[in-house]
Amino acid sequence: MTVKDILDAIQSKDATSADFAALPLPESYRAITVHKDETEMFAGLKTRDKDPRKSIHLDDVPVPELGPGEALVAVMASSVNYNSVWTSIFEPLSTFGFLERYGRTNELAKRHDLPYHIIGSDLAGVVLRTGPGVNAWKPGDEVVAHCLSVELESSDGHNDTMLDPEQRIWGFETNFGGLAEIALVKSNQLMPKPGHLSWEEAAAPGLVNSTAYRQLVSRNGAGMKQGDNVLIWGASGGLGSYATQFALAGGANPICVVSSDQKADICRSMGAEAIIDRNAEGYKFWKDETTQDPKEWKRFGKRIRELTGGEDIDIVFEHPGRETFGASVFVTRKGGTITTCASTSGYMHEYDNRYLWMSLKRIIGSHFANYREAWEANRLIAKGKIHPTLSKVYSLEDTGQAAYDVHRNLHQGKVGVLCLAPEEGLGVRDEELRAEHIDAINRFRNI
Ligand SMILES: C/C=C/C(=O)SCCNC(=O)CCNC(=O)[C@H](O)C(C)(C)COP(=O)(O)OP(=O)(O)OC[C@H]1O[C@@H](n2cnc3c(N)ncnc32)[C@H](O)[C@@H]1OP(=O)(O)O
Ligand SMILES: NC(=O)C1=CN([C@@H]2O[C@H](COP(=O)(O)OP(=O)(O)OC[C@H]3O[C@@H](n4cnc5c(N)ncnc54)[C@H](OP(=O)(O)O)[C@@H]3O)[C@@H](O)[C@H]2O)C=CC1
Repeated sequence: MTVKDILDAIQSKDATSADFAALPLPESYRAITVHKDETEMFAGLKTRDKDPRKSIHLDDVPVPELGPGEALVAVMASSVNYNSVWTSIFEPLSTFGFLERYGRTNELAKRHDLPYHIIGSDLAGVVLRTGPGVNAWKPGDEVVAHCLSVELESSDGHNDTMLDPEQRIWGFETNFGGLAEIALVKSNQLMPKPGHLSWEEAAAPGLVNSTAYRQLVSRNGAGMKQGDNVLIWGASGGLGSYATQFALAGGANPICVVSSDQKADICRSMGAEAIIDRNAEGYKFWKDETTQDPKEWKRFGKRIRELTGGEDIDIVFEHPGRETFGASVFVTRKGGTITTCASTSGYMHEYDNRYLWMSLKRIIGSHFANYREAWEANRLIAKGKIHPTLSKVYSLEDTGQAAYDVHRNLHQGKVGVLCLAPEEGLGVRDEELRAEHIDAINRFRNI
């Protein structure tokens, strides 16, 4: 038995759940990994020079044991998230520490503590096996998986599952991630695959769409409302391309920051009108490595006022971090909100606190999405209200290059990876809904 037999079953039109359940599991499968004995390979290099193509491997690995409440999924497609870039350059720390820590929690979790880390936090595919106690899903179900792994044994996470003390991001802080032919997830991560999308389109939004939903829309994040001026950094990138859609769909006014004409055009084609090309306008918020330039914050704020008819920002959708955070705090209006989920350019932020407290602004930390938020975000994709922003698709063999593109900011929107799917465009079940939204679905393709 090989993964080829699994693929044949998925592609045959008449395989039943019983057929999938009867398929023997293969002994091994191909997976994208980083290796524990290579975590020092980039020591001494600048972040920019750490090359994911050198650290990312395609290995044959054994199928992990299936535990209670879990599912093994045949992965048709996955996508590259920035967390896989972090893993592959071993910054800000090696993810093997997460696997070791998880492995110490209980006997079954020991499976995760291996000398290789199978990475990836998105998937679209087909359920192969479910563990004891799983009733909602069965072999043959077409699914996507969100990346929230929680134990929920502590009451801390019972109102908001992101607050579970054992909260982990699957494929980053756990092993057996989605950039592989088979993945292991907790069954509560599973959600129905949107029928109007191909495998690679369905695999693209998961992580970033859910994150943007919590950070911007949910009451746990900024709680955006109609008419809000929302400053979106990297508005055509992974997170930003969904934040821009949420702002537009929710009646807000996105002020999109991008770094090229091409990216400005993409934002315009999504329906945004207020766009700032940070490259063309040459903002330099830092005079040198340790000194910011408040005059540049002011110039940036003036430009925003030009675009909004004199208004300031209600919500900043932050993730670049150190480079932009001082400016983000400054341009926010009195009583406004800066919501942050990342620090791509550096996590030791500096801002002038007078502009925060005197103007009663708030900074909100946000991370992925709870179970319900991830479900709601997927529901919006399934209904064709929010669309995937897939630009380019790579083969599993070329995942290193895909991660390199994202690391070097050479990509647009989301970058997909075909795992078991032999080609793009497969897996569409609802042609009618697809036809209705085909332009929006293809907006980011091949640019
Ligand atoms: C969905 C996608 C998401 C993304 O892409 S996000 C971007 C990628 N992710 C990242 O860059 C984050 C990577 N993770 C990290 O950098 C680290 O993971 C953290 C900084 C988040 C946490 O670091 P750690 O060292 O794991 O934290 P500790 O183990 O919780 O704390 C260290 C020690 O400090 C003690 N401590 C914690 N809080 C307190 C407190 N309030 N008062 C006193 N001590 C405290 C702990 O107990 C522990 O101690 P003891 O070392 O002895 O075990
Ligand atoms: N906590 C969480 O749950 C999550 C955190 N993240 C984190 O968020 C960050 C962004 O992820 P994602 O959107 O997928 O990544 P992408 O690289 O796809 O997009 C980020 C965009 O930000 C812009 N950008 C990058 N650096 C800077 C800078 N120095 N100044 C201003 N703009 C910048 C770029 O757009 P342009 O060049 O056009 O301006 C880039 O396209 C990563 O660090 C990631 O790890 C992501 C998802 C979830």
